[in-house]
Amino acid sequence: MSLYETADKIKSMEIRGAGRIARYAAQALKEHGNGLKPSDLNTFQREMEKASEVLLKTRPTAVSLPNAVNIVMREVRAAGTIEDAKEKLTKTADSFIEDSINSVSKIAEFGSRHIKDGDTILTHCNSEAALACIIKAHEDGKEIEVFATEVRPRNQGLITIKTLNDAGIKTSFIVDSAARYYMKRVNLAITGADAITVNGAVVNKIGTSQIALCAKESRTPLIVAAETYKFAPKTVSGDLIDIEERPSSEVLDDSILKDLKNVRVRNPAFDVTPAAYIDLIITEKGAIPPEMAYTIIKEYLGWKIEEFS
Ligand SMILES: O=P(O)(O)OC[C@H]1O[C@H](OP(=O)(O)O)[C@H](O)[C@@H]1O
Repeated sequence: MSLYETADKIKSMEIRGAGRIARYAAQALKEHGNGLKPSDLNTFQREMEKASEVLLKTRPTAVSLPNAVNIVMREVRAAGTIEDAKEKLTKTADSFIEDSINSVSKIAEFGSRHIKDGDTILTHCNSEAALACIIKAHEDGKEIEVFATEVRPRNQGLITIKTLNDAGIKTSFIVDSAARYYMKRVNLAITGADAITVNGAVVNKIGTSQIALCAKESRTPLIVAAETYKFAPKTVSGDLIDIEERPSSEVLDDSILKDLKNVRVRNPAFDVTPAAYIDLIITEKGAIPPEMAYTIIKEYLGWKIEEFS
């Protein structure tokens, strides 16, 4: 698949989920770079910067995408020859993809420790990291039940219930607005993350913050499962996470909307849940309170402070 095909598929959400987007971006950069026949190193680096821009423009919120691109491009920028650049590009992209997959397994291991026998868990959207924790707990023999939301307008909940069904986990499928109704029966909520800011706020699928609010109201703990590359370095210097607003046609058919002259459809894909609503973030380095987000960005992502701005 060409870099442009990957970019199109990320934009249309055929490739979706913060972790998958990051892995596909790393793979696309690797294949694109190895296919280039540049005359000199500068030309190669310039072409790779252009390719990065194409990927970065696809979806603005999941910080896993710019983090993956930066991890790979740091090596390309630092290379001394074209051969060196291509070698480093291949090595870094491959190791990013491998680390990403291993991180999800580690998160599953750490996250499942927070799931008890008899738990009823609510999950929102379709998060590979969150589902990995739930499936691991089930594989460890814990008797659990899951409530999974529909996730309008893109219905990612359908992917979630299929995965849970195939894993043999008892699941109830509910509309998004039924989350508060069922929260009293739920004793743990687990979601993924698209971005985590320096102050521990979690940006995730629209509706997550409403779920967090009702979880807090009913004293149900909320756990977020997220790899360290979902922490947003630029929030250290005050940048806000850009919340993607997707086309109105995802929510309401254009044929209906065209007659409603005073109506505008709003379709934000994500919302922000403040740290105060989150009990724990499970990363591949271990479980941390959201207040430790800065440490993750500084110690584990390995960005130098100048790269934050
Ligand atoms: O990386 P994993 O845990 O799979 O997913 C993390 C998050 O990415 C998804 O975004 P979208 O559906 O691509 O908009 C969801 O918001 C999900 O919670």
